[in-house]
Amino acid sequence: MPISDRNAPVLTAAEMRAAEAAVIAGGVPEYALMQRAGKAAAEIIWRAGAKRETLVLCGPGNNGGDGYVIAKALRDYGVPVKVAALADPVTESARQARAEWGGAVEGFFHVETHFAQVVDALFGTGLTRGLEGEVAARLVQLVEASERSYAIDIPSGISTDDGMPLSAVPHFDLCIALGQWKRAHMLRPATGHWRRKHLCDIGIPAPDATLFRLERPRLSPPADDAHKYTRGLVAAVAGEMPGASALAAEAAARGGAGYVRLIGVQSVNRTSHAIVRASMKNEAALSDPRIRALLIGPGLGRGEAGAERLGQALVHSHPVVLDADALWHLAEGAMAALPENAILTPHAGEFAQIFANLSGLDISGTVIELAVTAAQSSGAVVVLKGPTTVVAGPDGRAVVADAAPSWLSTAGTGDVLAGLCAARLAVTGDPFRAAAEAVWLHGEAARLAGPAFLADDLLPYIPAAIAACL
Ligand SMILES: NC(=O)C1=CN([C@@H]2O[C@H](COP(=O)(O)OP(=O)(O)OC[C@H]3O[C@@H](n4cnc5c(N)ncnc54)[C@H](O)[C@@H]3O)[C@@H](O)[C@H]2O)[C@@H](O)CC1
Ligand SMILES: Nc1ncnc2c1ncn2[C@@H]1O[C@H](COP(=O)(O)OP(=O)(O)O)[C@@H](O)[C@H]1O
Ligand SMILES: [K+]
Repeated sequence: MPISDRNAPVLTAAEMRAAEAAVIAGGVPEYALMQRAGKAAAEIIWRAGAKRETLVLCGPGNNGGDGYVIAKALRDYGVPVKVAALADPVTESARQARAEWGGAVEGFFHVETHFAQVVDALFGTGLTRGLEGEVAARLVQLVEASERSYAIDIPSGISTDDGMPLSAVPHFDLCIALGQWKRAHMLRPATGHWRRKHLCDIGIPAPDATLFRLERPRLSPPADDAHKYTRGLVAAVAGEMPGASALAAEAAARGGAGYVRLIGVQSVNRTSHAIVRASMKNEAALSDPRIRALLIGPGLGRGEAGAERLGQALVHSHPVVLDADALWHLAEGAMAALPENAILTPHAGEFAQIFANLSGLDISGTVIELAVTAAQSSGAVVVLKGPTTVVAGPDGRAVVADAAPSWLSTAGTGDVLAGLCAARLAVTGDPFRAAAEAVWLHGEAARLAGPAFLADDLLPYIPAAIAACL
């Protein structure tokens, strides 16, 4: 079940084949799907490249079949087109598409090298191994010699399910995904092989997917009769480095919480006056039943004092966001104390530290498998942060965020994300939804902040990020 109807599914090659088979079983011939796919891709290429001379490279399978349909459609638009084939078609649909193209088909190695545009329809989701060395080298040569290049469905040589290149893969201007997003469209290093990507809807509904692309969430303003507690009270516990918890607390306040209480810090320069401070000695500040989300970890410290604070904070079983040093203590054995409705926000290093220590857990695969396995084994929502961030729930659902600006790779942005997770948890009461909303707001605030920002600079952009979701 998607978290919202805006979240498009992200499929494996097998899931894509099953989705296609279901449509074919429903009475739509495979060749009709190929026509839709090729025509949709050709329209995009024509819009981008107008009447530039185009070389379409066709492989033996249905990806090559798409290529012949594209070539014919471009010719119908009046574009000068040449086709070069690596091998003859081996599927019925591809043979039919080649027959309908009806024009000349040149040899892959013999066609001239310089074209304004190159379309790669050699291999798609049916790739089973890397391209032979000279084939890959020729593809790179043709693409690099062109002014514009398009990968049909997936760049040839990229493995659909993990985004890994199995042979040398060139860089394309546009990757045109067919039917549904596949995992490689979201995962590094594949995502570094195109400047832009576009999904063509060809009428293939997704099966019951468990992985979705993170899209802009829909948020609601506070209810007419809201007050600060109904909007959500976040309690943030500070530690050795109070600046980090202050950053997180302020992000929580701007992220939609009605009330943010920062516990265990005496003085922090430049923290908003709206954030209420309380002492760790004030028992009621932590046990307050109105707390809807507890946030602990940023700046907590890895020593005894930090461990003690974490223990004190978890006693009350509030829904919790655990980040940074709290995750470090978790890896040291505090996992069993996790309350329900917990969100863990590790980066790759913290992730390895926590989950490598859990015996019997197979942590291998892409960031998607890692996050899903960790969520299932811990019972918490896991936000595996990085250039591609994955939010996974214990029920096996996951969303993948593929488009956050790399300017986020600066100290303190994780604290801001933790604060946003706490705010959304307090507002929604749903840790999976909260984490997904927080990751999107974080990325959007970064987009709005522009280049070379400090983590603090994200804070004033959070309201604008929220405004984009109302
Ligand atoms: N799934 C769908 O809904 C649709 C898929 N279509 C297209 O069909 C593609 C998948 O088609 P196929 O399953 O026929 O697979 P491909 O066209 O990706 O390639 C499979 C063929 O290439 C061979 N092969 C695989 N790796 C090779 C290598 N490294 N060197 C040489 N030969 C290799 C295989 O033995 C097989 O013959 C999609 O990527 C998409 O472009 C579209 O035509 C229409 C709709
Ligand atoms: N190259 C990148 N592209 C996009 N987002 C990134 C990149 N590098 C880091 N981020 C994001 O920046 C944040 C960094 O968090 P973290 O590693 O905890 O830093 P800190 O502990 O300094 O706050 C995470 O949300 C992560 O997803
Ligand atoms: K391709």
